[in-house]
Amino acid sequence: MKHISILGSTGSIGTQALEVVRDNADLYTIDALTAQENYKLLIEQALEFKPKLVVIGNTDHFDKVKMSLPDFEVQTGKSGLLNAVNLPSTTIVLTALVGAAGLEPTITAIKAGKNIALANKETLVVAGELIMGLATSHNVEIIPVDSEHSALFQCLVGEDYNTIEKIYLTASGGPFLGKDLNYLATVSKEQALKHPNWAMGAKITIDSASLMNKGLEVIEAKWLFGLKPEQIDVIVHPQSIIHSIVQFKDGSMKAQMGLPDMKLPIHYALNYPHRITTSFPRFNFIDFPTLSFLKPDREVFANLGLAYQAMEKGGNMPTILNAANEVAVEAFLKDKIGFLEMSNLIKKCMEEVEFNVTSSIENFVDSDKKTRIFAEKLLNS
Ligand SMILES: NC(=O)C1=CN([C@@H]2O[C@H](COP(=O)(O)OP(=O)(O)OC[C@H]3O[C@@H](n4cnc5c(N)ncnc54)[C@H](OP(=O)(O)O)[C@@H]3O)[C@@H](O)[C@H]2O)C=CC1
Ligand SMILES: CC(=O)[C@@H](O)[C@H](O)COP(=O)(O)O
Ligand SMILES: [Mn+2]
Repeated sequence: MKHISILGSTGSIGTQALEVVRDNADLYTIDALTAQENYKLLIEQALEFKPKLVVIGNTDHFDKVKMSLPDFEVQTGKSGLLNAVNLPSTTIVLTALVGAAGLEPTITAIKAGKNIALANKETLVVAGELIMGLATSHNVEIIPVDSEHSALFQCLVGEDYNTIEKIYLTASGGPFLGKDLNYLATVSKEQALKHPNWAMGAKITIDSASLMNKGLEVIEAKWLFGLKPEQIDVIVHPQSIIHSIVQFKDGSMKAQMGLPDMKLPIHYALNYPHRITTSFPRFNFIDFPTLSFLKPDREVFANLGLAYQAMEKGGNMPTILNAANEVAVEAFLKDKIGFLEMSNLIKKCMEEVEFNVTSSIENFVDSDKKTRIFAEKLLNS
């Protein structure tokens, strides 16, 4: 029986993870559930899955949650989140919360010896070296949930990572595939929120539309698989059937494919190293007579290039990239800036926020904070 703590249980990944748990009650039990704002859904989830600990991030909602769940341990704030990854019985923590907020609970979980099913890619973008180092020293597995990285991880089972020549991360291209800069200058958030293949939370959906999601995934892949920047390539594959590809030094290539359904990588991460039977819909070749591939347009989608630059520069540059992007996406979702202004804001932060190479948690937290302050200043000027 796997004892799971889910950080971000009310989100897209969190709710799909709970579907998986609901369908496999003999395999999984829930230790902790956490949410930030959506206390109503959190209460429903707690009543159904009966966790040992329920955490509502926003302290304003604490009384409502506690009153509805008198027989449960309910906590709030950052300390609640850190306690949710630290229960003695928990064997695996699913990090399904969004943004750099995932960093500190992930570090706490690793230090407590918990395996990590990692959906929260921003944690590896912000502090990949630190996280992977901690995982090794605490003998903890980081199992990717992100579909592309789960694909690569699956292709690499039983392989020596030193035999990787390169990897191809597939990108759907998002809702604006093939569009030019003039078109992007006028797009609305409603258009950007219509992902062609995946139903996801708002932040990652905007990232997919701007190709920042692929940029973050390039950095995520670097840390997960110990790759050099030149070993990581992106190929646009609009059908999202091939989830990513490993090319080995002997020229052989392995790909993992299937219908776009996050329940599969969630299930895989929770069960690894085992595979179990599922009833998820199966891929049918006849439904997809054409699988196509294109080069990403880096002129139109500047974010991909910015992410490569940040990865190549190293130090706190990916932290700056990520924080600036979080501010930019939030501003775009609030109609404060246009779609193309997101890349401009990120570029400016990368040019202006102080660069350094210190690989400490304090430095990453400080760089994240400084970038947000600078980005907000730019937005207000
Ligand atoms: N959705 C997908 O298919 C995929 C997602 N991912 C990654 O998984 C992560 C989650 O994505 P997704 O599920 O789409 O996101 P959602 O926005 O749907 O869900 C986010 C969850 O995190 C909680 N949350 C939000 N902000 C905070 C915070 N500051 N502190 C603590 N908890 C917080 C939310 O609570 P509340 O609901 O109460 O606000 C919610 O439970 C992201 O890092 C994303 O990049 C990766 C691959 C695919
Ligand atoms: C489901 C998943 O893993 C997302 O990260 C997905 O990859 C987004 O699609 P894009 O390829 O459009 O970024
Ligand atoms: Mn992905």
